[in-house]
Amino acid sequence: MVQITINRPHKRNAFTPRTVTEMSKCFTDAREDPDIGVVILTGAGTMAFCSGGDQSVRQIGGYAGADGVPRLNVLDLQQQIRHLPKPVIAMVAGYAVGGGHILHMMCDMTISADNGVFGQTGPRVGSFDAGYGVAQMIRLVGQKRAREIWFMCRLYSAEEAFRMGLVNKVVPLEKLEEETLVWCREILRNSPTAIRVLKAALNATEDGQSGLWELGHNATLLFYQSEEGNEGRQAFMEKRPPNFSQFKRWP
Ligand SMILES: CC(C)(COP(=O)(O)OP(=O)(O)OC[C@H]1O[C@@H](n2cnc3c(N)ncnc32)[C@H](O)[C@@H]1OP(=O)(O)O)[C@@H](O)C(=O)NCCC(=O)NCCSC(=O)CCC(=O)c1ccccc1C(=O)O
Repeated sequence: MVQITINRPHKRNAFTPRTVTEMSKCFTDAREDPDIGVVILTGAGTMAFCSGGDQSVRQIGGYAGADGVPRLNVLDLQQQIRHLPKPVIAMVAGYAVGGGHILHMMCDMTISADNGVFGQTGPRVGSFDAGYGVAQMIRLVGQKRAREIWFMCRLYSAEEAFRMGLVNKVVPLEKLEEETLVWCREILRNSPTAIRVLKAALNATEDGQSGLWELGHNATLLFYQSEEGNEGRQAFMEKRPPNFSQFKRWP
């Protein structure tokens, strides 16, 4: 397993375009490394998981980094987490608000400390996420609650978030890491391919063509590991017709 930590505790782990770019690189590394089976996403310190976009670098058109170009690159990161073929667990202590709340919702599971605080603040600061921020929330908490969360910008305790289905488990702050590692190890005991295909299938029920794309990727990956798949390649390389008649047509 690997842990990715948003390390801006002085800003309650608000993200800038650079933070997001660095996080994206970490997720790519986690994906590419065949020895990594689970990713933990968390924030530095105990005050916040993430407080969303850094409002001090927000400009007309998005959030600007050193190059001055406004970006909304956290939206790409959301997709990266959703389609990462390995489970991502949000380990939340303190605030998970605004874009930070959406990041935890994009993770496959969320373990929260008892000091966790959850909610959307966008409409208060002139922002909204009409993509996953709405779609994913509706799936987790239902239409009425989603409207309450977005329209009112209230903040909810970890226990309230648990009851709403936003959080899988609430533990005392001092037990947060220990409990998260227990969950990771339980996942890691299971078949990596089964977990991978299940994540794709759970996504696919809601993702339309991009869900099929993800399931299709898994089907090809499995087929490439089969003798039948290899027969086609082998025959081409040996300049002979493929012999697919040797393979059974299972019911
Ligand atoms: C998180 C708080 C409730 C914590 O309150 P508290 O513990 O009292 O601490 P503070 O004293 O307020 O904060 C300490 C320190 O941190 C600075 N800070 C905190 N949050 C941010 C932030 N988001 N941006 C910039 N700076 C922040 C704060 O100013 C203090 O600094 P000092 O120098 O000491 O003064 C509270 O801090 C709070 O409410 N924070 C703001 C939460 C918020 O509104 N976040 C933005 C929501 S909008 C968003 O995230 C959009 C993101 C995005 O890119 C996007 C774009 C398009 C579509 C979708 C998205 C998406 O949402 O993903």
